[in-house]
Order: sequence, then structure tokens, then C-alpha cells
Amino acid sequence: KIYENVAELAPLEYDFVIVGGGTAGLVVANRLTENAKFSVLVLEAGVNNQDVLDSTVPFLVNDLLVPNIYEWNYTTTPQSGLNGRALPYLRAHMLGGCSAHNLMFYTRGPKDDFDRYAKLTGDAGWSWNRIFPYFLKNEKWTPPTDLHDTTGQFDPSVHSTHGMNPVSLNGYAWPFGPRVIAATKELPDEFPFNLDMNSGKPLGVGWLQSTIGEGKRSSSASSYLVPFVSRKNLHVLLHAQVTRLVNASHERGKLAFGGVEFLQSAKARKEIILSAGTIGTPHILMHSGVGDGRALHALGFHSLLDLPSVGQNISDHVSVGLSWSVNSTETLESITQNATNFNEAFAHWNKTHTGPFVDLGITHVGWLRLDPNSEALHQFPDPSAGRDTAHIELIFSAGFSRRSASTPQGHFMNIGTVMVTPLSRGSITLNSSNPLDPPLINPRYLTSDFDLFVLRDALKRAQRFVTAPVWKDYILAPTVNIGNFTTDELDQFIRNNAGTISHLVGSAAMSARGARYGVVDPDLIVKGATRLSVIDASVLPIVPSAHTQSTTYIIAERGADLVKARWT
Ligand SMILES: Cc1cc2nc3c(=O)[nH]c(=O)nc-3n(C[C@H](O)[C@H](O)[C@H](O)COP(=O)(O)OP(=O)(O)OC[C@H]3O[C@@H](n4cnc5c(N)ncnc54)[C@H](O)[C@@H]3O)c2cc1C
Repeated sequence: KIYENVAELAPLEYDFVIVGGGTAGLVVANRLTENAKFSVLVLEAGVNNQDVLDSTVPFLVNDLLVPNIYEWNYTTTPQSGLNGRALPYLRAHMLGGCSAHNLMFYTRGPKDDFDRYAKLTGDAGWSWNRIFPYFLKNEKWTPPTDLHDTTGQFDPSVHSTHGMNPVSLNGYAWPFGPRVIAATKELPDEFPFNLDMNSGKPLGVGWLQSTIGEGKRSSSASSYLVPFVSRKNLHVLLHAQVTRLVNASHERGKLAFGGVEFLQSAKARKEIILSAGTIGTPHILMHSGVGDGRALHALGFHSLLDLPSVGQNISDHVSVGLSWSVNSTETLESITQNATNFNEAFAHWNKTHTGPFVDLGITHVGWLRLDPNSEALHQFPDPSAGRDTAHIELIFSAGFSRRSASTPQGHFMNIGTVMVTPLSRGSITLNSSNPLDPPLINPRYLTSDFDLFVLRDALKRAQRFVTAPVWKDYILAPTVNIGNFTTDELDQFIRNNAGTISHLVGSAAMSARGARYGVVDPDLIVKGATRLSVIDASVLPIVPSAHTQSTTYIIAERGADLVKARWT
């Protein structure tokens, strides 16, 4: 059951207390309560996601990505690599966490990334072959809402129709989509078509798959909580911001906490599971005396467990986009810039859950490697996990889906470029000893020249993509002509315009047992502690060359199995 008021819950003592009802937290809650003998309390700081229309209707998500009650409304510190700009850092403050407000891309990433996680942690359980069944457990492949023939748009042999979370191809056909495919045929050497980028070998350009089913967003809340909410052993409490872990003791030489503190405190008989996300999890650990001992002392904390890696070594994806005005009225602007069409499309969605509101108008994604002879690969160690791993992502969309005063008037196509193998690393540290103060989020974007190089190259690749003959009668002009920019001008363009696509990981990273760095062991238990684990995106030591929700679901599915195995 979902509770709005703590007074309805007593006594506050459970086998497992999960902090954070987000992407990972609700998966873990679901899997643990499959065992009727386990009692589980989920403490979620935010609000209910049900009835939040902008979360449910795929096309409306951009309206959620502004300061509001469904957001933590964080801001990064000023970023020297972005010419001193501080960026809003989006994190959902509601059930489902970021799965309830993200852009719904479903990308599993390359096999190489998982094999590297296995190597780094010394645990083959994180390798692609061993985690692949968890993808199938999580994913429920569904037909697109327009029921179009999907032959040649994905590979059914790598998908599952029996998992929990609906995934589909786009359900509305913008005329832009077939042009992208035509360009892959015209420029096959540089932009080969990839039937299914979720096979473990993502390189090439393929049709986008999204966490959307029957025209609606699928989130951990809609898939893992709502259908199971009547389980007697599952309690979810909203508006419960956990401030710290309490009742510290030592059990067989290891630190243990008896419970967590929010407005009140809740006891965990078996295990406390932190699923508060890449920002929330290290924040709670540090406020509980777990982190860099010296930094904690300086803020007046009593350090209980010296783990200097807490909040350190975070990595993220940086992106910058290009757009072109086009010779067509069948673009996203036909809706976003025309109130009559917008209302019609919305009414259509309300009635049938079909039409242009069933997705975001992003049709394809491309994954590309730097040229092996590129200067950057001579100057820097290649940060990619292997030869099937992209350094660059290109995101193709049929116009601007965001309705804002700064979007230009007219009809457009966009190619977003993303640097997906960063060398820059940043940190999350405490700003004060008050647990209600936000932490300092400093991703140190573009502080490695490698990252800048990759974005420069990515922009050039996007420009080459539009030289395919198919665009000749379609593209009118670029909105910004970077073609004549000097390298310095291009760097300034990037530093002044780049943003994040919110894939931050690494603040409570896994490392091998006995390693002198890292925060959790490969079984996700905090090093030097017992009955305390972290299950969310913060455990990833390096950001995958992919959007991060699918990996987070998989961490949660495997993490739940690891917890079950130690308590049954
Ligand atoms: C705007 C945006 C777009 C994105 N787009 C995509 C995409 O298209 N595809 C993709 O694959 N990935 C995308 N991502 C990334 C992906 O969604 C996240 O990496 C992933 O969902 C993180 O899951 P998590 O469980 O680690 O954290 P979250 O989902 O953030 O869950 C953490 C939960 O803990 C709660 N919490 C935090 N602190 C506390 C506390 N102190 N007490 C109690 N509760 C607390 C939060 O409110 C939240 O509900 C996007 C992210 C954002 C923000």
C-alpha cells in the first residue's frame, strides 16, 4: 500500500528498509516482497507519480523538466569546462524516480561495458552473458501503438515479451524517419544501419526503442509497484526524506546501522538498502559519517567509516545539438507551434492513446567510434570498453519537442550529439552539515581535452550525415552554421552550449573485494559495513556507453537477487 502520512504506519520496524522509491528502489521492493515472509518499507522523499499527466503522456515530458514539485531542482557548481555556466541537474522527486520523467530511451549498451564491470569488480556475475537474463526479466516487448509492420526495425531474438516493463518501437510515423534510414543506405561506410542496437553490439544507426507501452510511459512505478500494491508485506511511504542512517553499532568488526531517520525513524531488522540515486545515496552516506573521514571531520561529523570514494569519481554524458530548417511542415513544430493541432493531438491521445503524443518524435539513434587514427586516440588512453563500444551518440529527431520561448519559429530537424565515453571525472560533496541542504554537484564537465575532442568530432559527423543526397530537397539551412568555424570557435560553441543528458553515475561505485578504492563490494554491500547495501545507478564505476535507465533496472534486478540470496 502507498501511504501519504506516517501516522498510518506503526510500528516502524521492517525486515528491509529501502531508501528511495525510484527506478531501482521499486524493482528491489517488488522482488523482495515476492517472498511473503519479508516485510519491506520504501521511504520516498517525493510525491505520487500517478495522475501526473506530463509523466504519463510521452510527448509532454519536456513540460516536467523545469523547476517544479516533481523535481529536486538541483544545480551544479559553476563548470569551468562550460565557460563558468552552472547547469540545472534534473532528478525526479516522485515515485518511479527518474524512470517517471526521463526521455524513455531504452538502450542496453554494449556487451563490452558489462564485461569491463565484471573485470573491474572481479565478479563474473556482472558480465554481459550473466546479466543478459535480467534484461529479459525487466523488458516486456510490446507492439508499437500504431501497430505498423516492424519487420526490419528490430531483432526479436534479443527481446522478451514476458518481462515487467513495456518497451516498444515508435508508435507514430514522422516522414523524417525513413529519410534517416535512406541516409544510412547512401553513406553506409560511416553510418551503417544496425537492425537492433540492444543486441550488445550497438554500433551503427538504428530505430529507437523506448520504455513506452500502449501509448503511455512505463516506469518502475507503473510496472513494478502499481500492479503489486496490494501486497500485505509492502509499505511505501511518501514525503519521507531520509536524512541519515542511525543506531550505529559493530557486528563482527563491521559497521552496522539499526535504522534510518526521516521525520521519525524506521528500524531495519535485516538490511538497509540505499536506492536514493547518484546524488541522494552519497548524500545520505556522508551525513551518516560514511565517507572521506577528513572532509567529514572538517564539517563537524563523527566519521564512522572512512571511505574516501563516497561521492568521488562521478561520470556523466555531455551533449550539444545541431538543427536545420526544413522544407516540410510535417515536423514536431506542426504540433508545438500550433495550438489547434496541439489540442487535437492531445484529444486524440486522451481518447485512444494513439497519434503523435505516443512518443517524442525521436526516431533513431546512432552509435559511432572515433576513427582509429584520430589524434585523440594517440594522445589519450581510449576510455571505451572495447571495439564494439561507441565514443559518440547521434540522436535524430523530427523537430523540437520542447515548447519554449527560446525555440525558433519554423520547421526543423535535429541531430543531438553526445560524448558517451568521458574521461572527465567529478564529485558530489557536502555543502554543510544540514542534511536538508543540497550537496555540491561538480561533474567537472569537459575538463579533459579528450571529451572536447569527441564532441568536436561528433558535430562534424552530424554535419557529414546531412550531406547524404536524401537531405538535398529537405534541408533548407542550418540554424547555426558551424561549417566555417575555426577549431577555437567550435570549442567555444561547445563550451557555451553543451548540456548534460542526466546520466550521472559512480558516487558509490563497485570495486573488487579488498580494493583500496570504491564504496561497495560486487555484492553491493558497503565496504566495511554489514546489513547496508546500495542498489541504484551510483554503483556503476564508469558511465556506460548508453542511456542509463536500462542498466539501472538490471542492477536492481540482480541486486534484489543478491539480497534474497543472503537472507533465504
Ligand atoms: C531528465 C532525464 C532524462 C533521462 N533520460 C533517459 C533516457 O531517455 N533513457 C535512459 O536510459 N536514461 C535516462 N535518464 C537516466 C536514468 O533515468 C537514470 O540514470 C536512472 O533512472 C537512475 O535511477 P536510480 O534508481 O539510480 O535513481 P532515481 O530514479 O533518481 O531514484 C532515486 C529516488 O530516491 C528518492 N530519494 C532521493 N533522496 C532521498 C532521500 N534522502 N530520502 C528518500 N528518498 C530519496 C528520489 O526522490 C527518487 O525517487 C534520464 C534522466 C533524467 C533526469
